[in-house]
Amino acid sequence: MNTTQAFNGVIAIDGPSGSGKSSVARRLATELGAACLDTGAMYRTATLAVLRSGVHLGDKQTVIKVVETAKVEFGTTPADRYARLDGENVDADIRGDEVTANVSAVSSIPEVRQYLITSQRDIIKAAENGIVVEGRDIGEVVAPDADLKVYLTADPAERARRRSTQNGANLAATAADIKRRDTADAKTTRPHDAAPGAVVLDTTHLDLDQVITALHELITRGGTT
Ligand SMILES: Nc1ncnc2c1ncn2[C@@H]1O[C@H](COP(=O)(O)OP(=O)(O)OP(=O)(O)O)[C@@H](O)[C@H]1O
Ligand SMILES: Nc1ccn([C@H]2C[C@H](O)[C@@H](COP(=O)(O)O)O2)c(=O)n1
Repeated sequence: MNTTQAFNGVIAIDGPSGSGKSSVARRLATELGAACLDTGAMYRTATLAVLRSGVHLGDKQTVIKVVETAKVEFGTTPADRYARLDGENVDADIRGDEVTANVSAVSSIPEVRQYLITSQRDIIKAAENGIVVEGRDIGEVVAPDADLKVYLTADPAERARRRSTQNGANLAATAADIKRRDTADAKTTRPHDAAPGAVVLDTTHLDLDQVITALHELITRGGTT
């Protein structure tokens, strides 16, 4: 394991589904003594709030109202990340099939994005010991002035293999689901492109330790390739 580096800034990690953003962000934040923010969990919790409200997804104005009034909380300590809705821990529910199938529709609504982006910026501003933020639009939209921007990717077959190993799901179905979500998300964000100024890290042939080592080297060098 790497020794903790002195770090007090913002690291933006973007990339497509299953590229390793969450695992990498959590471990890097732990090693840096920083916070970490999973913005996908925020879109997922908003989606769960909408599904639980019973509102039709096509009723955009009501969907927006539900998202803006939902009582949500997000833990940003790497060892204690959580998402809460109305005081209830919803970590498992937000990663279930129903939320996964509907999250791209909710996250495509501009007002929902604007509301959550404002929350994300508030959380980043409040982080006192640095923060690693991961998602799809962090380096380009949420935190374009981040100290280090990384675009984490891996080829689709490898991303599907990792995801199906993680959750035991059928490999072909997992690959199809990843493709479907990347395609849907591409209408809103740019999961297939690096943000301007981002370092591209293709992890297809790297294990988690090697990715973390590469990121520590980037931090030491100030983000240059
Ligand atoms: N470099 C790597 N080598 C091998 N396995 C990895 C690597 N990076 C991540 N993984 C594994 O791949 C799986 C998916 O990773 P993770 O959930 O971090 O991806 P993600 O980009 O956050 O996905 P999503 O956007 O769908 O939430 C996890 O089981 C994780 O442990
Ligand atoms: N910054 C972000 C983060 C996430 N989303 C959307 C797109 C994803 O399909 C969904 C769930 O994210 P995941 O948990 O898979 O990382 O949320 C987004 O639009 N912008």
